[in-house]
Parts: sequence; structure tokens; C-alpha cells
Amino acid sequence: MTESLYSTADAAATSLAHTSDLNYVTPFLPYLLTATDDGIVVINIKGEIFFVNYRAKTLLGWRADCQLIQSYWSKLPQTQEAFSTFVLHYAHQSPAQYELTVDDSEGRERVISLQFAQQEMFFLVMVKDLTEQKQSAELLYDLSQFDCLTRLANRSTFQECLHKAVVRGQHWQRKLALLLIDLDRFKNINDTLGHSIGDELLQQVAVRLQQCVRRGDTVARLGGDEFAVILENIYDQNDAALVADKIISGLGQPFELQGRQLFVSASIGITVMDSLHADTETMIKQADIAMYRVKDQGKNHYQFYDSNMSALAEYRIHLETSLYRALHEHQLLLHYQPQVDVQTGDIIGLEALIRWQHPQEGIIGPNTFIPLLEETGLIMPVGEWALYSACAQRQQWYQQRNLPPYTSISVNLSVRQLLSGNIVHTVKKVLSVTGLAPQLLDLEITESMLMEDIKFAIQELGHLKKLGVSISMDDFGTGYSSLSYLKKLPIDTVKIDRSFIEDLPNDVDAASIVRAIIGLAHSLGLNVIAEGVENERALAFLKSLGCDYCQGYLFSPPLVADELLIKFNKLKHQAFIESSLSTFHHYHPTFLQHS
Ligand SMILES: Nc1nc2c(ncn2[C@@H]2O[C@H](COP(=O)(O)O[C@H]3[C@@H](O)[C@H](n4cnc5c(=O)[nH]c(N)nc54)O[C@@H]3COP(=O)(O)O)[C@@H](O)[C@H]2O)c(=O)[nH]1
Repeated sequence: MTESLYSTADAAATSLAHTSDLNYVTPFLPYLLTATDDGIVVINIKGEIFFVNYRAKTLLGWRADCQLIQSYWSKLPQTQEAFSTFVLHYAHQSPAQYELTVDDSEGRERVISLQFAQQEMFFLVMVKDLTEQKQSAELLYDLSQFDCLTRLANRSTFQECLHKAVVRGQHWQRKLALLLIDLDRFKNINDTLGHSIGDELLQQVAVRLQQCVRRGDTVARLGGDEFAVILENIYDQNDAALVADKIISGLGQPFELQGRQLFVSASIGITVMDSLHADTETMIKQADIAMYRVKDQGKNHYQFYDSNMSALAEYRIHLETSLYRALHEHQLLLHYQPQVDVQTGDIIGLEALIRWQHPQEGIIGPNTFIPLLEETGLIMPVGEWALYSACAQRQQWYQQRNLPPYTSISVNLSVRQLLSGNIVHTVKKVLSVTGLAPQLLDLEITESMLMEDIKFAIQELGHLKKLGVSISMDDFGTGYSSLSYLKKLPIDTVKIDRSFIEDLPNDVDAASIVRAIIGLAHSLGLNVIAEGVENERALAFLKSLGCDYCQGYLFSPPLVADELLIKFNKLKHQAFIESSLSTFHHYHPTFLQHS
């Protein structure tokens, strides 16, 4: 039954589809004319109106009924103008379209299109509301041109602006400058205080940057915390330096964010180019190189690009590529340096120090490549490798009865490792795989690392301490040197930086600092290791101050595992020190003359 009904309906639909007889539609016309989303007006060649549907009245702002429309038509110059234009220019085309802005019956501005179709002396005018379509198009345009967070020009607009600036500069033969600005430690703000504060900060930074430049200059956000400023029409570098100074001091003022006061700084790389020789790609590359130079040199400053920087940048790229290879080809290795009990001369620990055995350049020290490992993120796998290898080596020595059972192993942590959120898990894993007792592992951190994100760092150190490992504060005295925060940190040992040790006991200031550090550390229940002990007078002085442990060339330089073992096995206690002296003279022949 149902089936037959459907087939009847299908048959009817098919027959309708095949007919072009409009008589079927005519009875529905009044309904269609009111229900349609478009306005419909019928008008003659003189502009006299014969029919207007409800939608057209609303869109065109006509509140009157059909009889009065004639007079309204004449009061609407834009519509009249549209009509006249149509009559003059488009009458021969069908349908013709004209776009204009009117106020609708509620007084809201609307963008409409009038589409005319002619039938002898009459015209059918279809009135379409384009407002939303236009708004979406504008929004899309906006999104493609501007950064939605800060409303500054986005990266692609910046590229376009820079290109135009170069062309204008070439035309007027004027110089132009590009400043690339990167906020220092923005990631920490975002990670610790949350993205909403981070976003607000970026918005406020955008406002301040705009306040530092002239009206015609371009300020753009290139992404993340990176901004750019294009200065056109400048006379020389001084003009750009003035703006950079303004930016540094502008951003140096505190930011008020959700009831908090925040301080930020920025690193700025600048390139100034004679427009005749400028091209956008080179300018961006140069400003970028200069900016990274500032980052390397301690941030919160600006630098102009100079050609030497390119050589340096190329060297870095070379170094980076070689480092990747070094990792795959196992060119990284650890050296070990003993830590000695000042009173007994016993070796109580070994510090693992990374080296790069470069196939052409020989042994490369960590200061050359650790910063690059940090920057590239390679420090994570390398750091984990160092931790694992040091612990495994310590265990192997112990199992082969080459080391007293209490000898600890110290491993340096990098800032990335400490703040990765993964360090506790990594240490746990390494201890479990190597079987090393946590009490025998010492992790070295530096003051400056803590300052990156003190709250999180303290939290992570607390978790590490709970595992049973000990923590040493490395290079103490060189960074923030805030003795007052020492007591808040979950650490066990303070390592006095070797710059305070090298001239002991002659350097009176250094001697006072060392005395103060040892006194304070002991009052807080912390051990003290003096780094870089190179001679016996320094050792004697440190002993007199009650320093607990020493490390330095006096005892041994860092050595590869096998060498260290030979030395360790051959020599004990005082004999070890005596022999170390001769090794030390071998490394530092001039020392004999001074001592
Ligand atoms: N994240 C990691 N950082 C590491 C790792 N290995 C090393 N490092 C960091 O590199 C810094 C420099 O290390 P290095 O060039 O090995 O210098 C150490 C010693 O060789 C040197 N030293 C020791 N005794 C003396 C001395 O008597 N005189 C003298 N002129 N130098 C001496 O001091 C450095 C000791 O290191 P530390 O105790 O850690 O300060 C190093 O500081 C680490 O930060 C690594 O695996 N991961």
C-alpha cells in the first residue's frame, strides 16, 4: 500500500519535472513573494513602483505601503542613483547588478545589491542583503592581514610592508632599518603564570612598541614573542639606536597584569640598509643574526648587524650539524674529576664532565657546545646520556672493586633538563636501570638556572631530594649570589666558583668572600666544595677556613675513565696529591715559576 502511494507521488513529481507550465507555480506566487529572503520590487522605466514585498521594505527602510512608495523612492538618492545608473549603463544587459549601502527600517547600516531584470517597460529589482557576507569577507581579510591577539600586522603583512618600504626607499634613495625584537624568557612567564597572562602581556607589549615609533613606521608580530619594527626614511644608525633605546626602556617599565606586576626585557637585532642595496630576505636574516647575538651575550640589549656576525652564524650552523653527527657517531664522552676531602685527602666523589672528541678538531670543551645543545633541545638526549653513562660507569667501577663504596658521582644538569618537567622521571629511570643507590648521585645545578623559574625549579629539586639524591649549587658566587635565598633551597652542597679560589690566599677580597660563604653554608648545614684548587697554599688556606671538600688540578684534571682508574689505583691519599702536583705542572708548566 505504502509502496503504491510512493510510486504515485514519484510519478507525479516526474511528470511535473518535465513540464514547463508556470501555471502550477502561479497560485503560490503571493506566498513566495512574502516568504523569500530577498526583497522584490517591480518598477517601470520612469521609476514608478508597482510592487514591493515586505523584505524589500525592511531592507530599504520603507515603512510605508505600496501607494506611498513612489514618494519614498524619490527621497532615497542612493537608490534613485542606482536606478538611474542602471537605466543609463546597464539597461541593455540582463540581469544587471548594483551594490550600495542603505539604512534598513531599524536604522542599521546594510550593504545590499540591486539586481535588475527587464521585461519590456518593467523591471524586476531583486534586493539582496550582502551585509553578513561582506562582514565575513572583511573578517577573513582582517585575519589574513593582522595578528588577532595584538591587532598588529602579521608575518605576511610584515613581509609585504618590508618589500614596499624597500621599494619606496630605493625610489627616494633613503635608508631603512629593521628591528627584530624577542622577549627574554617569555616562555617561562607563559608556562608559570599561564597563557592568559602571557597573551595579555603580548597585547601590552604591542601597545608599548607602537608608542615607541612614528605613525608611518610598521610594527608587526611575527609569531610567539617575536616582534618586528620597520623604520623608513632614517638618516643613519643613530636613528635606529634611538628607537631601540626607547623600546628597551619602554618595555623595562613594569607591566600590570591581572593584579600582578611583571618585568620583562627584550633582545633586539638591528640591520640598517641603504635601500639601493636592500632586499627583504637579507634584511631579515641580518637582523635575526644580530638578535641571536644579543641573546648569546646576556639579552636585554640591542645590537647592529655586522658582517663578522655572519661568519659566526655560519660557524654555529656548522657546529650544529657536526653536533648532530657527533651524537650519532658517539663522539661525546665523559671525563671524570675527583673531589677530595680537605682534611683526610680521601676521594669522596667524582664529577662527570662532558667532552666532544671531534674527528678533526680534537677534544672540544663543553663551554663551546653546551649552549648550542641547550638552544637546539639536543641537551635533553645528551643530558640523559651523560646521566646514564656516569651512573653506569660509577657502578661498573664499584662492582669491579675499583672504588670505595661511598664514592659519589656528580652530574651537571642543564636548565632545560631541570625545567623540562621530566627530570624526576629520568633520574628515577637511570637509577633503576644502573642500580646506583640514590645517595651516591649528586646533581649539580647553577644559580642562574634557578632564576629562570625559581618556583618550579625548587619544586623539582624537592622531588629529586625525595628520591634520595643530593643537590649541589655549582659556580656559587658568580650569579645572583643571594645568600639569603640559600636557606630556601633544597640543596646539600655549595660549590664555590673557581674565580674566588684561583688567587687565594693573596686576594683579600676573594678570601673574605670565601670565608663568608663557608661560614654561611655551614650555619645552614650545607657542605662546601672549593672548585679550581690549583696550589697547596690555596688548599692550606681553605683547610684553615674549614672548607669540606676541594676539586681542582692540584689533585687531578678531569680524565677519561681508564686514565682516572690507573691514577686512582696507583695512588692513595697524600701520595695521590703529590702525584697530582706533577700532573698539574705538566698541564700548567708556568705554575712552578709562580709558586
Ligand atoms: N649540562 C651539562 N653541563 C656540563 C656537562 N659537563 C660539563 N658541563 C658544564 O661545562 C662547564 C665547564 O666544564 P669544563 O670545561 O669541563 O670545566 C670543568 C673543569 O675542567 C674545570 N676545572 C676543574 N678544576 C680546575 C682547575 O683547577 N683550574 C681550572 N682552570 N679549571 C678547572 O672547571 C669545570 C668544573 O666544572 P663545574 O664544577 O661543573 O663548574 C661546567 O662548569 C659545567 O657547567 C654535562 O654533562 N652537562
